Amino acid sequence: MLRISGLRAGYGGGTVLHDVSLTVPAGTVLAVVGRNGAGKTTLVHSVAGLLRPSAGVVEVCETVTTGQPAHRVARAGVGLVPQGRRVFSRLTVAEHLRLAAGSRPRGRVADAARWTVPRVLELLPRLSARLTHRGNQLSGGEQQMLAIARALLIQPRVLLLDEPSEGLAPDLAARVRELVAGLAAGGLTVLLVEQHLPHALQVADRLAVLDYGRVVLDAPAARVRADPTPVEALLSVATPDAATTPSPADRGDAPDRAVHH
Ligand SMILES: Nc1ncnc2c1ncn2[C@@H]1O[C@H](COP(=O)(O)OP(=O)(O)OP(=O)(O)O)[C@@H](O)[C@H]1O
Repeated sequence: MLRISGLRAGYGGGTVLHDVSLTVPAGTVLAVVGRNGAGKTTLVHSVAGLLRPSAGVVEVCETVTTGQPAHRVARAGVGLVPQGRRVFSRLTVAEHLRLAAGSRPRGRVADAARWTVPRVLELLPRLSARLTHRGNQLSGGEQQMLAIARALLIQPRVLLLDEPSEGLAPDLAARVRELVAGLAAGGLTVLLVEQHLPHALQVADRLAVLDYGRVVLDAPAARVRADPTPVEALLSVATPDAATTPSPADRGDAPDRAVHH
């Protein structure tokens, strides 16, 4: 399980996340949605240890990881599938997998439950045919599968995925959502950042909306599926172009009103 309490984080003295509290029980998917710049990646980086929060607590299965560097957070069981995949262009698929498998923490995961390279390739068969290809020779979908494989090989208890469908063809994006749902069904705790509300709702057990760094809605996905209108209003889905997103001054206190509609 992942518990985030009162998290505050930002850059260079400026605050982006304000008092963010979210809980993700084991075996469930929390989808985090929000407009461009709402703070979704900042949240993921704060949990993953890539950004040091200025206040609050992050707990991974009862272990407090707040403020620890990324390698320690990974060792505590947090796998990250970063925005933009971040695979190494010069390394082959096999080299990526070997590196990730070599850095896996020992002793925490029972052998039967351990992610090994063969088990990961069974889950992601597309990668098997690409083992000798370098990162820059892979399609976007293959890079995404590799990023997921790499995260699984650190034996995560919590998996963070930052817009894994970004830039993928619809069938591949659907495959990624299927994978995420399957991993949660297998017991993983999943925090999924997703831009597209209908896609988030397909896979989420719970949905949180971030707006200007605050959680303005945190609800069971089933409830949002039954009436997505307030969340659509919060996300301004009719104006996907960031340039048309209203400024805080234009919006007044719209997020709170929208939540309670
Ligand atoms: N390294 C950084 N230094 C300074 N400000 C940053 C940095 N990274 C992000 N920000 C700012 O923090 C705010 C939140 O950005 P963040 O990337 O977390 O949003 P996001 O919700 O993930 O957006 P997107 O949907 O566009 O990925 C934005 O105003 C952004 O400009």
